Amino acid sequence: MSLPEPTDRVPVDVAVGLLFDADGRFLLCSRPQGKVYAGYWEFPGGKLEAGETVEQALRRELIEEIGVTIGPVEAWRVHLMDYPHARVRLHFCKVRTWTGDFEMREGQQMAWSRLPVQVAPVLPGTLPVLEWLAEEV
Ligand SMILES: Nc1nc2c([nH]c(=O)n2[C@H]2C[C@H](O)[C@@H](COP(=O)(O)OP(=O)(O)OP(=O)(O)O)O2)c(=O)[nH]1
Repeated sequence: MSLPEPTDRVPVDVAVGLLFDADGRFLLCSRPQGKVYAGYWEFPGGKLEAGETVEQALRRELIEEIGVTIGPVEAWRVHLMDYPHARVRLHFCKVRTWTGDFEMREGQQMAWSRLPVQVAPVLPGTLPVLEWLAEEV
């Protein structure tokens, strides 16, 4: 019996939010202790639960993780990433409005960022996003 190839693994869908403030900065958060890649920087978000759309998952995750209720969600890019721990399908969405005060409910750090970002290390599955953003300006 052979081990499954990485491409045989069923991807886990993940909703990810790029929150932009009025100055065009975007929010990065550090991954909490206890998760894979703890301390790495990423955009806030998380895995879809059964029956959820990307938008529903993103709304739920951002309330749970950073304490804000987001406004309109603009689907932007989808990116497949193979990690040793999982194969993930990342649904990156842009968000420009929200209500509530930021509260890092899992003990994360937050950083309003511009390119080139000043935080490190950045999660491998998040790095391409920084390149796409650089191409947009
Ligand atoms: N939130 C987020 N996840 C990312 C990004 N880039 C990237 O590769 N990922 C990966 C890391 C993880 O394998 C996966 C997200 O899963 P997670 O474990 O953080 O999600 P979750 O909050 O639902 O966690 P849990 O309920 O399982 O504790 O997506 C990103 O920019 N933001």
